[in-house]
Amino acid sequence: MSTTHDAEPAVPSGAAGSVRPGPDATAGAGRRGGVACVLVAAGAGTRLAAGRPKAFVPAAGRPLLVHAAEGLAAAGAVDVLVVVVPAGAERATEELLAPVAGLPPATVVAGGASRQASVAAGLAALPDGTGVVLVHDAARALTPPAVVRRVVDAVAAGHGAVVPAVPVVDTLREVGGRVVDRARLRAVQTPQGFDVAALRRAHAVPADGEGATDDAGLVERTGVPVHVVDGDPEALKVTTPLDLLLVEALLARRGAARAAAAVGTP
Ligand SMILES: Nc1ccn([C@@H]2O[C@H](COP(=O)(O)OP(=O)(O)OP(=O)(O)O)[C@@H](O)[C@H]2O)c(=O)n1
Ligand SMILES: C[C@](O)(CO)[C@H](O)COP(=O)(O)O
Repeated sequence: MSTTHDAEPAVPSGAAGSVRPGPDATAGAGRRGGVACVLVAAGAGTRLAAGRPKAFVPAAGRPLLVHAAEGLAAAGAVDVLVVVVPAGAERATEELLAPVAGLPPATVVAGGASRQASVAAGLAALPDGTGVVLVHDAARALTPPAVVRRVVDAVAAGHGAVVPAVPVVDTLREVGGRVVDRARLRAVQTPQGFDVAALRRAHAVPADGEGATDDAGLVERTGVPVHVVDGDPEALKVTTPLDLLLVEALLARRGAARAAAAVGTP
C-alpha cells in the first residue's frame, strides 16, 4: 500500500486571459518558490441540473467558482491561479474574479470533455518556475483555507502527492459482496497537491482502460506514494441539489458568525 497519513483523518463568451495579481502575489512567489493552483470549473453539472454549468450556479447570490476562489485567496498559500472553464466562458470568468480580494495572478483557459482533460489544459497553462501545483474542484466551493494550507505544507515537506480526506460515515458494502471495513477507508477531497513534474509525468502516461477519478490516482500509477492529510466535511463537492442546499446553509451560518464577530468588535 503506497498511502501514508499525517494523522487520523478525523456562460458566457470571450477569450483566454489574465486576472490582475493580488496584492501580495510577488512576495508570495518569492517566499514559497512558486505554488500554483489549477482550479477546474469546466464541468457541465449534469447531476445538479441547475440550467447552467455548475461552477456558475449561485449560492447566497454568488457563483460557486467565486466562493472557491475566495477560499484560495484566504489561504494565502497560492501564488498563481489557472482557472479552467467551459469554452466561451473565459471573459465572463475574468469579470467574476476581478473583484475577489487577494486573489493571486490568474489565467483563464478552456477545459475539455473530462475532468482529466480539463486538468491537463490547466497544467499546460502553468508558468515556468512552478514547483508545487494544487488541483482543486470549483465544486468544492467552501473548502476551508486551513485544508489548502495543510496540503501545501505537506508537499513542501517533501511528499510528491498529497490529498485531503475525511472518514467515511456510512456502512459500506460491495454490491454482491460483503461489508467493507470503513475504518480503513477515507473519502478523498481537493485540493490535491503535487510536485509539478510528478503530475505532468502522470498526465503523460496513456490511459490503460481503468479510469482514475482523481489526479492522485494517476500519480500513484507512476509509483509516487500518496500522502493523506486531514480534510474537512465543509470541503464537500456540490454534486446534487441536496449538496447545494447544504452549501447555502453553511454560507448562512458563516455570515451569521461574521455578523456576531463584527458586533463584538469595538
Ligand atoms: N470536463 C470537466 C468535468 C469536470 N470538471 C470539474 O471537475 C470538478 C469535479 O467534477 P464534477 O463534480 O463531476 O463536475 P461535473 O462534471 O460538472 O458534474 P456532472 O458529472 O454532474 O456533470 C468540478 O469543479 C468540475 O467543474 C472540469 O473542469 N471539466
Ligand atoms: C477529484 C474528486 O473531487 C476527489 O474526490 C473526485 O474524484 C471528482 O469526481 P467526479 O466523478 O468528477 O465527481
